[in-house]
Amino acid sequence: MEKIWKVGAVSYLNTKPLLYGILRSPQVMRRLELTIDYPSIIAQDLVTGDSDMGLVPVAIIPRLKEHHINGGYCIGTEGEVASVCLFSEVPMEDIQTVLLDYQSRTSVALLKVLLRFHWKRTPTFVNTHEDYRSRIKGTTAGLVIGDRALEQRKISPYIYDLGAAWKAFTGLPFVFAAWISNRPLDEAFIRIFDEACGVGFRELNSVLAENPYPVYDLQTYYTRNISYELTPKKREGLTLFLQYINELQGG
Ligand SMILES: C=C(O[C@@H]1C=C(C(=O)O)C=C[C@H]1O)C(=O)O
Repeated sequence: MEKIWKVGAVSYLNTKPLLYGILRSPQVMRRLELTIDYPSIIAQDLVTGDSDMGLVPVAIIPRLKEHHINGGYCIGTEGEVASVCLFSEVPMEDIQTVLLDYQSRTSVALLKVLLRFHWKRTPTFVNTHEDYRSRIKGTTAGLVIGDRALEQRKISPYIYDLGAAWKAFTGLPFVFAAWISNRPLDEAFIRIFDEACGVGFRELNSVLAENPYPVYDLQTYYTRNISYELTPKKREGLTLFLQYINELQGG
């Protein structure tokens, strides 16, 4: 009997090209039980063992007893990511308070790293639990990720792109999320899963046709903002980011 793996994927538009081929592959679909939700939930399931693998925020790697990064795809960027930004009505030097996105794990940690080591600012952080975007006002800025960030671009006058800031700070690309498992999955499954992840990029026009989105040009988003290939340089960026997280925690 082949094992059925519990897999979690992110519900945002950035994951559609990866899911396109997975959802169309009967071979892959019969080997998995798929959950689709926002990143902090996908992360929680992997940490508690309620899932075996997820497209999880890389910031939770230190919380896993065991972790394996699977396949050749990730949610990353080589610079401007567009959908992970600090949004504000005032410029960086006047920001007093920052609302943190409850749906995120990686970007919250990335923002803290950049504020401390790159921008050298010490605002007060406030956690959120539900929609908080209407509270981005005056000297209170907000970190927003995913599709809601693409919407927020039309609202906030000051937009600090965290992918671009990481590139300016380190010269490296960045990985937000990767297919991470908390146990080794069988190689045959990972092979067909990884192949399925690649299909959407060869059929990008179909992915675009399936996801009409007047708010932001998804062709640009999928080809110039998000960078999906897990390259050696991205792994370098990931290793450095995990070192900074450790430093933040006084490790
Ligand atoms: C680029 C993005 O990457 C996401 C950011 C994540 C995080 O901050 O924890 C997790 C998963 C990714 O989907 C985005 O969603 O905008």
